[in-house]
Amino acid sequence: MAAKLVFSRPAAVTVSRIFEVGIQTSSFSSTASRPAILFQSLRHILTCASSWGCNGYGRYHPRGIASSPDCDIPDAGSAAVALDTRVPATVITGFLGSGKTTLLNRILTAQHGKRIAVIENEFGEVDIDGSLVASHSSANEDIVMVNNGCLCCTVRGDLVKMLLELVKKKRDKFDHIVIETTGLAKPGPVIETFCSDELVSQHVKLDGVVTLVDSKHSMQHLDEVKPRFVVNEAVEQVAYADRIIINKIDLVTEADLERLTKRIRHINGMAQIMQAKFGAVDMDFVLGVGGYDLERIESEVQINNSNCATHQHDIGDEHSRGQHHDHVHDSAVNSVSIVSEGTLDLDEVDDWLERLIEEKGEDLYRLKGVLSISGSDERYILQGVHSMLDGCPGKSWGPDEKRISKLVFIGRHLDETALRKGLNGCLV
Ligand SMILES: Nc1nc2c(ncn2[C@@H]2O[C@H](COP(=O)(O)OP(=O)(O)OP(=O)(O)O)[C@@H](O)[C@H]2O)c(=O)[nH]1
Repeated sequence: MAAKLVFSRPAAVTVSRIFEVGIQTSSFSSTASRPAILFQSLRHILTCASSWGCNGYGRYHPRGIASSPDCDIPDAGSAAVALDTRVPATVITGFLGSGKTTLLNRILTAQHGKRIAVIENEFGEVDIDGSLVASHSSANEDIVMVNNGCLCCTVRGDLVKMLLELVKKKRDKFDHIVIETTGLAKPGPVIETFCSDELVSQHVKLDGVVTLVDSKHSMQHLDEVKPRFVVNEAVEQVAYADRIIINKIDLVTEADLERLTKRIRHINGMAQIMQAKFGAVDMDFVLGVGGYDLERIESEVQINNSNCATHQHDIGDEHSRGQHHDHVHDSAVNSVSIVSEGTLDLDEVDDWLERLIEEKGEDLYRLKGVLSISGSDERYILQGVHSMLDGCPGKSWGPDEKRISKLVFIGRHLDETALRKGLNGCLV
């Protein structure tokens, strides 16, 4: 079943084994550079999206191009616009030993009715996890690909090739792609692959980032102080997550769990969290998450405001009043939620967001929000990853409904006061 392939690649990365799917990959592209700022003005999105519906990525344009009246997209009546046939992809991340492979094996053996293609990414020449998964994987249609090297740095070009090859040659053989990253991977560049690579975003949509957290050891990794300019991978993995599984709860006490949950919530106030032993969670929690679906943003923002036991940001709380409250732990990466009552001027919001992503795009990991725009009866739904923003009109406001804008940011060195001031400055 397995084909062996030898790649010419940097020293630490030598052999790749590919199961079932043979992909010829010979060159590697470095992904050190960030994509250019891709900003589409809200006014443009509002005008276009209302005529062709929310169907996700592939419509980021530099502001200049965005003023094109025909919106530079397929015509509103075409089936491609109405139906999103892209294959969903889940990224599993988490620190070394946190339980990623254990979860992956559950996904491959559970009865969820989905045929799964797996892209696995490990360091080192001997691919232990790959063999594990292969032996567990009973269904013939499971496709397992293994690639040595770190997806987040040297081989993002390979990820693009693998994804495209999969959809080109095997699209009818699977319903969902799962990518297991190495424990030391930074998820940011992997996520950006789905948003910024035009071909990938045409065929594959990021369903969600699932982060495994080892209850026993993760606190020490999260608290580890890194040298300047060195990223703490454990923190990043939590920050980018749509779903967080606090795993190995059999190894810790309730008090440990509570402390860890608070710490995680401080970093990421958006993600849904679940505790587990040996990655045993409901498959709905990890597959079909729709973490980047604009249609789900509003409920996500609300779910997380109401579910957040340790870091509430409801309207009228200390954050919205601009006061400080006890944070569990000081960290460069954290979540900030801001709410603002009233309606916002579209052009002001446009300018503010454009400035924000120009200045802070690198540090802005995730952004989700619901905005109340002056002159519009509909909510405006927004989401972003670094300098890429996506948005569309949402549900209409009720006649007596209070118009409240709500934005949640996750990022490094976020200035909560400045963010609040920025949003409030857009009020009419
Ligand atoms: N006690 C306990 N052990 C667990 C649990 N989940 C996983 N393990 C064990 O932890 C070890 C590491 O699990 P893996 O699933 O390989 O973790 P991983 O994140 O894929 O590890 P790396 O690939 O090294 O990053 C294995 O021995 C698992 O059986 C759990 O909930 N409780």
